[in-house]
Formats: sequence, C-alpha cells, structure tokens
Amino acid sequence: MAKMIEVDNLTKSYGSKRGITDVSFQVEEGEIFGFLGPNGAGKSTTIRLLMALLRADAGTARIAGLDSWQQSVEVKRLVGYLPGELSLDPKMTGGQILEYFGHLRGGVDQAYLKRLIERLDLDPSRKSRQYSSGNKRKVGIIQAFMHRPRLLILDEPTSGLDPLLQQEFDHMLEEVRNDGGTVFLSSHILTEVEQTCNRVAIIREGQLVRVGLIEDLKDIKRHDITIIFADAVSSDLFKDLDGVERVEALADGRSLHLSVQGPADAVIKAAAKHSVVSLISREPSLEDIFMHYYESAGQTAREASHVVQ
Ligand SMILES: Nc1ncnc2c1ncn2[C@@H]1O[C@H](COP(=O)(O)OP(=O)(O)OP(=O)(O)O)[C@@H](O)[C@H]1O
Repeated sequence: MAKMIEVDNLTKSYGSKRGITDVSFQVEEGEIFGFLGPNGAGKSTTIRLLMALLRADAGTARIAGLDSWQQSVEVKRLVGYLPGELSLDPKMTGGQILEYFGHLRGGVDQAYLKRLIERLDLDPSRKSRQYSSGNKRKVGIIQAFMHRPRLLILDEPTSGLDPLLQQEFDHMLEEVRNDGGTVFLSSHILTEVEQTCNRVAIIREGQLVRVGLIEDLKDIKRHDITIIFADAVSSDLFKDLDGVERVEALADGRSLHLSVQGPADAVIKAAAKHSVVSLISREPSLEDIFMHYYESAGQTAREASHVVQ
C-alpha cells in the first residue's frame, strides 16, 4: 500500500526547550492512525512540522511523497487540517468563515458542506465571538472535512465536543475510512484512540515509545475500579485474581479500590459473589498509565523494544 505520511528522524527544539527528538513513523494510505501522548509530549509540534508551520531542525516529513517543507503548497492542497487552537475572526459568522475557507480551497460540494453543518449541529448564523469552545471546534472540523481531502490531520479533534457529537464525529471518520481516505489524529485519551484507530504511535517527552496495532496496547491498558459492598469484604479475595495489580481497602471498611490490567472479568465475577452496592470503573489518565508502565529501571530498553513499525 502507498505511504501517505513518512516521518524520518524528525527533530525540533524550541531553544533550550524540548520539542521532539528523532521521531520516525509511517502511515499507509487508508489508515486511521492515532497519535497518542500526554499533554506536552510533542503531538502538536509533530503535526505543525507535517503542515510546514514549523521548520524542522533535522529529519524529514513527507506527505503523499511530497516534502512537507519544500512542497508545502501542494501538501496543504491535499490535506484537511484541524489545528489544536483555531483562531477565528470574532466578527465573522461561522457560515462566513466556512464560506471563506471554501473559496480558498475551491470545488467544495455545497450540499456536503450543508450536511456537515447539520450533522455537527452548528448554528452558522452566529458570530464566532459568541461560539463556545465546542462550537469553534465544530467550525474547525467542518473546514477540515469540507473539501473531502485525501488526508485529514486532526489535532485533538474531539476536545470540547460533547459525547453525542463525539459519536457523530466517529461516524464521519468511519465514512472517510470507507471512502479510502486517510486520517492522522492526535489525542491524549487512550479509549478514544482505541475506538477509532487501527494503528497508533505513542509519544512521550518528545520521543516515540511505540508504534503498533491497537490490539497491541493491551499491556498498557488499565482500569481503576472502586467497588462498594453492602458488608465488609476482604481485599485478600481479590489480590491474586487475573489482572489485579493492586487492591486497597478503603477506610469505610466496605469498599475496595483496585487497579486492573486488561479484562475485568475475574474481578466482576468475584465481586458478584457478594452484595454489591455500586461499582465505578474509570480509565486512568495517560500520565498515570505511563508513570506506572515506565517507572521500572529498565525503561529505555523496554521502550526501544516496542518501537516496531
Ligand atoms: N512555541 C513554543 N515555545 C517553546 N516551547 C514550546 C513551544 N511549543 C511547544 N513547546 C514545548 O514543546 C513540548 C511539546 O509541546 P507540544 O505542544 O508539541 O505537545 P502536545 O503533545 O501537543 O501537548 P498539548 O496537548 O499540551 O498541546 C512541550 O514541552 C512544550 O512546552
């Protein structure tokens, strides 16, 4: 399959501040590729280098075989780009802004644009200064999709979108996938990337720590589960179960807090033998997951062994 994105040893520092170092990965045409990392990891820097909004200190970025920096005009033509922070003219309405982007690009199918506006439930008649951050994000998403680009580069596209709109956005990605389009999207939320992407690169402190299939993320996937029982239940009943890494008995004597890696099946079955008042499961932040996963002394070897393209 053709390579849509090829990044080779891309490096950028901001003076003495770290940006990204030696980042290399490839995205095939037709992939929905996730770029996952905690805040400040270097996602936006990588994306801005891909879009030639920044110049690399070293390394290259190519899109559809074109050099991002040398052939930036051609590159921008074939990409739909959603920046992390979109600045919109506060005096213009959403509709005027989209019309303006449409003129710049040319050839925008007006019926498709209208459908996108309806699907994301945007009121295009309001001035952008009146828009909430979620509405601004909608304008950004629509302008990225509106000319049906071969490649979508989306920097944290769903931040600020409510869950229903996130679902609609997922459908839009699915349609792009079915039409053979390619998507590169960044996120700091593991579950979000899991739901929409087939492959993922993980960046941490400016360096790639992994590139692989979503299925291969099982070992870093964790859940924090809190179970409140009707009566006291000993933590010993849970500590040796499959996937349980840690159990803590809370001060009320009836609640347990567990950190579970992988499926929670064994925990749920063990809990069901008792009277459960409530069970709350949440995904820890990527920062927490990384802190746990990479805290061992063999960090470098472990990271290096996972960078498989
Ligand atoms: N213009 C800049 N000047 C100085 N340092 C910067 C600049 N832009 C980014 N950095 C630094 O580069 C590193 C990577 O930032 P980047 O914005 O690429 O991360 P990110 O993964 O996109 O995170 P976020 O989701 O918080 O934007 C951070 O340490 C950040 O402080």
